[in-house]
Amino acid sequence: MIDIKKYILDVEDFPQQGINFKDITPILNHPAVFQEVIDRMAAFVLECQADVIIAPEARGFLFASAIAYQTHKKFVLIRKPGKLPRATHHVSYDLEYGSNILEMHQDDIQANEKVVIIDDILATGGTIEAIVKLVELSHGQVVGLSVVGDLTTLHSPNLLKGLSFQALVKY
Ligand SMILES: O=P(O)(O)OC[C@H]1O[C@H](OP(=O)(O)OP(=O)(O)O)[C@H](O)[C@@H]1O
Ligand SMILES: Nc1ncnc2[nH]cnc12
Repeated sequence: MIDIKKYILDVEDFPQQGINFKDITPILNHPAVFQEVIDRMAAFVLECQADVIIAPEARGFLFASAIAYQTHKKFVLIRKPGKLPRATHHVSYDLEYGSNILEMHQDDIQANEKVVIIDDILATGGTIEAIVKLVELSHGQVVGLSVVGDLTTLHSPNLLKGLSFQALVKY
């Protein structure tokens, strides 16, 4: 098994003073590493028996679209404001270095569909909480969360209550 941590670089004081940024781009620069990451995350999605994969822009898309292709699952986009063309649900949230709004098309998830969230980094969990709210507005059910890297000290363990969870690398 590849040591994926070696392909996530620490960048101090980016994008703001005091933030230790986890740069996942080396994973993408190494095809065998990217392939292993996608294979492991895809296996988790299948175990969850999810109907839908959902991911936030931009870095979440890098992983989620490859996983959706591999697993033959429906893929739903979570975007920053003003990017989705049809009627959206929207939720405000805070993340490790700022705050924003996330949007999802209102009709992209049907009631009772089982959803797995995919992202690159879990930090404070603000992004994940916002996505859970968006899915609930469409009466879907978040059953799992898979991330490449988990900054375990930055979020409450309660965030993961009731969810199947996969993190390929823990800090
Ligand atoms: O757990 P949190 O504190 O919410 O932070 C995690 C989120 O922050 C990053 O996204 P960002 O909003 O920086 O967007 P990007 O992928 O477009 O760089 C990362 O890709 C996660 O989605
Ligand atoms: N420290 C961090 N590194 C990379 N992405 C992040 N998103 C939120 N916090 C982050």
